[in-house]
Amino acid sequence: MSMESLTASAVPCNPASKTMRVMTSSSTSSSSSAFVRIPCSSGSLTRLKLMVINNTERTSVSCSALEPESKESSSENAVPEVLEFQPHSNMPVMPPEWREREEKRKAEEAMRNTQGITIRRRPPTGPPLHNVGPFQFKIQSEGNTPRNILEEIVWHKDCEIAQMKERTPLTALAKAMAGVAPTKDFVGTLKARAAETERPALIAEVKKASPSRGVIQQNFDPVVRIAQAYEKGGAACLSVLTDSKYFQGSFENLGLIHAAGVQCPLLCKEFIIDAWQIYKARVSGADAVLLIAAVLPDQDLTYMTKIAKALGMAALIEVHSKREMERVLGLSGVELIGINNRSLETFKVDINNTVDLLKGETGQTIHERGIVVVGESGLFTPEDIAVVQAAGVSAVLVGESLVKQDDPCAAIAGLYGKDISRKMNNEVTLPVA
Ligand SMILES: O=P(O)(O)OC[C@@H](O)[C@@H](O)c1c[nH]c2ccccc12
Repeated sequence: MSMESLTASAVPCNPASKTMRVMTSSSTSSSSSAFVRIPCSSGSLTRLKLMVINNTERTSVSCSALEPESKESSSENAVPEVLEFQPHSNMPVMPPEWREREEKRKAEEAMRNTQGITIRRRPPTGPPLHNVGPFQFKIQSEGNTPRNILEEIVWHKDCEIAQMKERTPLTALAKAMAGVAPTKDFVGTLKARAAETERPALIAEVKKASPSRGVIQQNFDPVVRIAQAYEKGGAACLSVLTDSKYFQGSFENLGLIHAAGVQCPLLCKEFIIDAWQIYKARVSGADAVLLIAAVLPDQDLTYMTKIAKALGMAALIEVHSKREMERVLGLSGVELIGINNRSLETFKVDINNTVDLLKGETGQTIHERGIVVVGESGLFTPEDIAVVQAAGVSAVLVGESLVKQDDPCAAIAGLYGKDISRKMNNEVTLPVA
């Protein structure tokens, strides 16, 4: 077995690491692994698994951090794969561009923290790559591992948007805008339907799957079986999930529903972190977009609401906690707030979240300002609808309980405990935005 020594550069996410010499076994073969040990800042050792993936000129090495070594396992005998590790004193410097980016990211992170936003945005280029001689590798650390599903989705979205922008730049979207029909009044429709039915207006969601529930409906035909059935059943508006990786949705579904001539205004249900997505939503036929307060700082919420309005769309700003509700009420131009009963971080669902967040002064302020509130998630029965209606919502957003049933149209009557469909001779004329 040949032995080859490699020199690693500094590992910025581990301040204690220095240039190190790592000896790996059979590093000339195309796939081999070795364990190396590097000291943590605390002085204890962290064991890393180093995987040589391909031994060409740009060989990459994946490197995953194992738990810090316990006293028992730190003996050479317990970890025979550890071959050699030697820190040297000549620590290479972090490249200046990376340091600049890192500083910017830290400043943004600090600003988010002051607003209580726990969801971190990944630096635009992702976590640093480390070089070990001809090898490049990433070390998993607290800083580059998502802490919950929402953070994972948002980080993935960042990469996805970069690719989508490359295929369709903003200029192309702006051009395509000329060919799309005028938007419909999302908020006006909710108000009108709530007044008509004396029940919260329904935003019915076209949702095939979710990270918490897996696939909800195998027989998923977004246009005919679902969207058109929802409209027939009396939905005021529709929500169409466009995230593909976690919800198996698509912008194509949104476009198809729009093109099929569905009259209900459409909400583009997406994890928006970049203004490009708002343009994409509009071009795909959306009349409203979702902005999540747990993800977007105040500045972004305000800026993106303005963009949505400038494009003729409404912005549904989603909150989950009291803190987020307070932040959103501190912004101007807010017309539509969604209270999510499901935590996107833990998946815990509690319909009393809507009740709690509308209690007292908050509910009063919302009422006085004429803001339309939507109760979101976990609504299954007429009793659930009654609970959130009594709390003060004028609309509800429902996915799972409708989409999982074979007849989504009949499911609406079941959910409301009454027929809320528009009558046949009652021609639908929707307000135009
Ligand atoms: O399927 P439910 O429990 O009826 O929930 C619908 C809707 O509220 C939920 O899909 C949702 C609310 N906010 C979101 C944000 C992103 C993705 C999905 C959501």
